Amino acid sequence: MENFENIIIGSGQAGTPLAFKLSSKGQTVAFIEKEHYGGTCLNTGCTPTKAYVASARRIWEARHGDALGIYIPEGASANLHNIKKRKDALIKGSVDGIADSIKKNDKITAFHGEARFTGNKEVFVNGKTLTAERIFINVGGRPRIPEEYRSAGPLTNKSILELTELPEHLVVVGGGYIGLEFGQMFARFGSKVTIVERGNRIISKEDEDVSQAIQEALEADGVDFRLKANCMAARRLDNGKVEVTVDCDSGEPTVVGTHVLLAIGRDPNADLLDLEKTGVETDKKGFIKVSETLETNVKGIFAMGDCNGQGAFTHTSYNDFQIVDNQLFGDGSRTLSDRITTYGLFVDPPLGRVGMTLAEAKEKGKKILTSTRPMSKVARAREKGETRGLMRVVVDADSEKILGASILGTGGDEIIQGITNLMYAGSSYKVLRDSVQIHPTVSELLPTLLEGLE
Ligand SMILES: Cc1cc2nc3c(=O)[nH]c(=O)nc-3n(C[C@H](O)[C@H](O)[C@H](O)COP(=O)(O)OP(=O)(O)OC[C@H]3O[C@@H](n4cnc5c(N)ncnc54)[C@H](O)[C@@H]3O)c2cc1C
Ligand SMILES: NC(=O)c1ccc[n+]([C@@H]2O[C@H](COP(=O)([O-])OP(=O)(O)OC[C@H]3O[C@@H](n4cnc5c(N)ncnc54)[C@H](O)[C@@H]3O)[C@@H](O)[C@H]2O)c1
Repeated sequence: MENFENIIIGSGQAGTPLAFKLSSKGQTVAFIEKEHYGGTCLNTGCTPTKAYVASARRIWEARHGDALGIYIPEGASANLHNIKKRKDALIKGSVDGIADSIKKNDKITAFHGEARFTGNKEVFVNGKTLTAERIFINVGGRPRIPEEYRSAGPLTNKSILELTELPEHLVVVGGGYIGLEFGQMFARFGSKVTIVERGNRIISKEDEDVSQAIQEALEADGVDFRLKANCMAARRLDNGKVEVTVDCDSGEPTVVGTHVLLAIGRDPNADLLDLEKTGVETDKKGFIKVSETLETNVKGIFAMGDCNGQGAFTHTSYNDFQIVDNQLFGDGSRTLSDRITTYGLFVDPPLGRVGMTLAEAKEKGKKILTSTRPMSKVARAREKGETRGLMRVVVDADSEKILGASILGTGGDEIIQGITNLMYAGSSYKVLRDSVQIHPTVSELLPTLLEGLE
C-alpha cells in the first residue's frame, strides 16, 4: 500500500494542470493514465481534428481561386499520409512536453495503467494499491458504439485519424460536432461523404436557420445528407463495403460506402472504475454526480471534465480544474453555476456560440429582444468572398443583458468571445452597441446588429 496526499485518475484537461498545481504547493500526487498524456483533446480530439481542418481549408483554397480572380492550375490533392504525419508530430511535441515535465517533478509519481477503486479511498493500478485522502477523477469518455453497428467494424474519432489513405466513400453516422467536422474535412480531402442523421436536422441544439446554413455550407463541399434516418444499422458486405440502413421517409433505404464513421455521442468512462467500492454515485446516463464545487457525494473525491456531465469541451474541463484550484487554494468563490455555456463548431465557416439560442430563450418565456444579420450584409465577409452564415444576438429586455449569441461566418469562432466577455462582465448590451470597432472587420457589425434589436 502506497500513500499519497492526492491521487489523480486520468490526464485529461483538468487532471493534468491539477497535478502540476498540487505539486507546486508541495503536495504529493499519484498521477494515473492508462493511455497517452493529454487525454482525448490532445490525442484524438481537438488537436488532431483542428490540424486536419486546417489542411482541409488549404486544399479548399487551392481549388477556389477563380472567385477571387486567381488562376490556380488544376491538380491540388490531399495526401492523407502527410496530413497525418503533420498531426502526429504536433501531438508528439505536446505529449512529450507533459511527460518531460512529470519526469522532472519529484512530487508527482506517474503510473501507466488502468485504475479502479478497491475501497473508499483506495485505488488499484498495475498490481499496486494506492491510498489518498483526496482523489480526483478525470477519466473522460469514449465513443458510443451500439451493438447493431459492431459487426461492420465502424471507424471512431480515434481510428479515422490513423488512416493514411482516403476513404472512397465515407458514410458518417451522426450529424453533430464530430460528424460535421470530419464530414466536411474528408469531403474537402476528396472522399465522397454521406452524413446520416436520425433527427430531422443536423446539430439540432442550434436554431433551425443555423442548422440549415451549416448544411448548405457542407453541401457546397459536396456532402450528401440523409436526415430522419430513424432505423439505423450497419453490416459489412462480401465485397468489403459497408451498408448502412437508414430507412428514411424517402429515398433509398440503405447507403453503401467503403467506410463508416460512428459519431453519435460519447459515454462517460466512469463505469470502468468500480465506483461501487467507494459509494460514489452516478446518474442514469452514467455521469458522476457532483456538487457546485465538483465534489462527489463522497467527501474528498472529486470528478472533473466530461465524466461529470457538466460540460463536454476542453474549456469546460479546464474550468473544472480552475474551480477545484480556487476551492483548494483560492478564496473558494468559484463554482459551476458561474460558467456561461460557450463552444465552437469548427466547420467552415465556423460557428461561435455563447449562452442561449433564440429558440431556448423563447422556450424559457423570457421577454426578449433579438436581432439577426446575414453575413452577406457584412462588408468584410463580402470582401473575402465568404458570405455564408449569419450573426444573431438575444437580449433580456428587462435587464438589458445578453442572453446568447450565434455567429456563423468567417471568424465566428473568435468574434463570439467579445460577446462572451460582455456576458461575464454582466454589462448591458448598450456597452457593445455604443463601442467603436475596427473597420473593416466582421466585429464592426456587432454594434449595428445591436442597434437592430426588436
Ligand atoms: C473528435 C473530437 C473533437 C473534439 N474537438 C473539440 C474542440 O474542438 N473543442 C473542445 O473544446 N472540445 C473538443 N472535444 C471534446 C474534448 O476533447 C473533451 O471535452 C476534453 O478532452 C475534456 O476531456 P476530459 O478532461 O474530461 O478527459 P479526457 O481528455 O477524455 O482524458 C481522460 C483521460 O483519462 C484516461 N483514463 C480513463 N479511464 C482511466 C482509468 N481507469 N485509469 C487511468 N486513466 C484513465 C484516458 O486514457 C484519458 O487520457 C473533442 C472531442 C472529440 C472526440
Ligand atoms: N467543436 C467541438 O468543440 C467539438 C468537436 C467534436 C466533438 N466535441 C465533443 O464531442 C462530443 C461528442 O460528439 P458527437 O458528434 O459524437 O455527438 P453529438 O451529441 O454532438 O451528436 C450526435 C448526433 O448523432 C445523432 N444520433 C444519435 N444517435 C444516432 C443514431 N443511432 N443514428 C443516427 N444519428 C444518431 C444525434 O441526433 C446527434 O445529431 C460532443 O458532445 C462534443 O462535446 C466537441
